[in-house]
Amino acid sequence: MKVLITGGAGFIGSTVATRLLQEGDVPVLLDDLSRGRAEFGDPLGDGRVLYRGDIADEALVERILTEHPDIEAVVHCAARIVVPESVADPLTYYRTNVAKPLTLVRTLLRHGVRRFLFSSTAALYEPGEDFTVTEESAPNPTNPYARSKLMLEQALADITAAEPLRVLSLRYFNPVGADPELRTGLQDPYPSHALGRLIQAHEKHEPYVLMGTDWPTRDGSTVRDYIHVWDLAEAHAAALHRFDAIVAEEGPHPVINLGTGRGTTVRELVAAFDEVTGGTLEVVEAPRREGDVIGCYTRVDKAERLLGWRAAKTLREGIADSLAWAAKRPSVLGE
Ligand SMILES: NC(=O)c1ccc[n+]([C@@H]2O[C@H](COP(=O)([O-])OP(=O)(O)OC[C@H]3O[C@@H](n4cnc5c(N)ncnc54)[C@H](O)[C@@H]3O)[C@@H](O)[C@H]2O)c1
Ligand SMILES: O=c1ccn([C@@H]2O[C@H](COP(=O)(O)OP(=O)(O)O[C@H]3O[C@H](CO)[C@@H](O)[C@H](O)[C@H]3O)[C@@H](O)[C@H]2O)c(=O)[nH]1
Repeated sequence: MKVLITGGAGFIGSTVATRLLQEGDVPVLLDDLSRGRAEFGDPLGDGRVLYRGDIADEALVERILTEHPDIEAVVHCAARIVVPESVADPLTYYRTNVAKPLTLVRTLLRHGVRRFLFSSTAALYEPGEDFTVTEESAPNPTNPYARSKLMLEQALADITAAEPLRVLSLRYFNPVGADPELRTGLQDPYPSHALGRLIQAHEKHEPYVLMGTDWPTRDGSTVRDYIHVWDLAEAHAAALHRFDAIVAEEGPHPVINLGTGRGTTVRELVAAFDEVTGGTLEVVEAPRREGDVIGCYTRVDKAERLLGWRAAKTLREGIADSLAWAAKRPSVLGE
């Protein structure tokens, strides 16, 4: 299957491309390189093709679809993804994450492309009492980034009712790790998320700042569902290959959570990190991060039933692959 991946030069899109190539599919990438890296495109030399440009550039998307008339599906990863940035600049977030994808969808419909996989987020959930969520849990996004993702899901659902478009919204939990062969990974050397900060503390021999120790959880720190990005990419391959069967069974806009089904607290993440490195990070306790949430993990029944997939890699593998990528990243990105 030939698949257009928007945001295909970013962390998740590039990993999905690699996984699809491994499964015999052909990825065509579209990325404006605002955050993505050209090194995650054609230089990998494995057959992926990168077009540089904006998803809302109708002439460019028309050209891609004309040059690749056999594109059968789109994986839509392109977005702005940083929560605090979305609070400071909501206009850019709603334009990039809602308005531009709608222009893209219009162009796709004109060309008869009807299968659309949407990278949505677990950040839109309000967790239940026991921290678990299902696809039926009530959304309650608390920042412009998460709201923009929910808005696009809702717009796409409306569009599927009126047009031949079919959409699978995949709500990702917290991706960690890298392509195990280290061709791609996170572009940012020191991302602000929990594992990024752990790696930074480890490399710089600095203490790790644990933000929030008074949450009503088993150890006072927040809970997340950390999923290896290679497992996440495998779920995309399964979703593409089963797409028609899934919409035949579920309707034109199914939603599927992609997580491991396991909740991990920040303290547990630190302990797993120490196990992998064989060291003991110094931890400094600090107040809650502004706007933080207690967090959740997902039930995996629906993903298992519809995709025939479940996450296989452990958190320790995710941590080890993130560390290995952090060491290799500068040489891959020519820095
Ligand atoms: N990483 C996470 O923690 C996480 C969690 C849940 C959901 N997601 C979703 O997964 C998707 C991919 O995230 P990621 O972590 O790979 O982020 P990323 O920033 O690495 O990738 C996004 C890519 O989109 C590109 N892009 C942005 N605007 C564009 C535009 N207008 N036209 C063309 N390309 C554009 C960027 O250059 C970048 O390469 C996003 O939609 C994000 O919301 C990510
Ligand atoms: O140095 C740090 C960094 C984080 N945390 C805590 O670790 C937890 C997890 O934080 P993080 O890794 O940033 O995960 P999320 O808060 O779930 O946010 C990430 O995951 C979301 C959904 O998966 C994305 O939407 C966000 O953009 C991305 O930052 C939070 O309680 C943080 O307060 C610390 O204690 N110290």
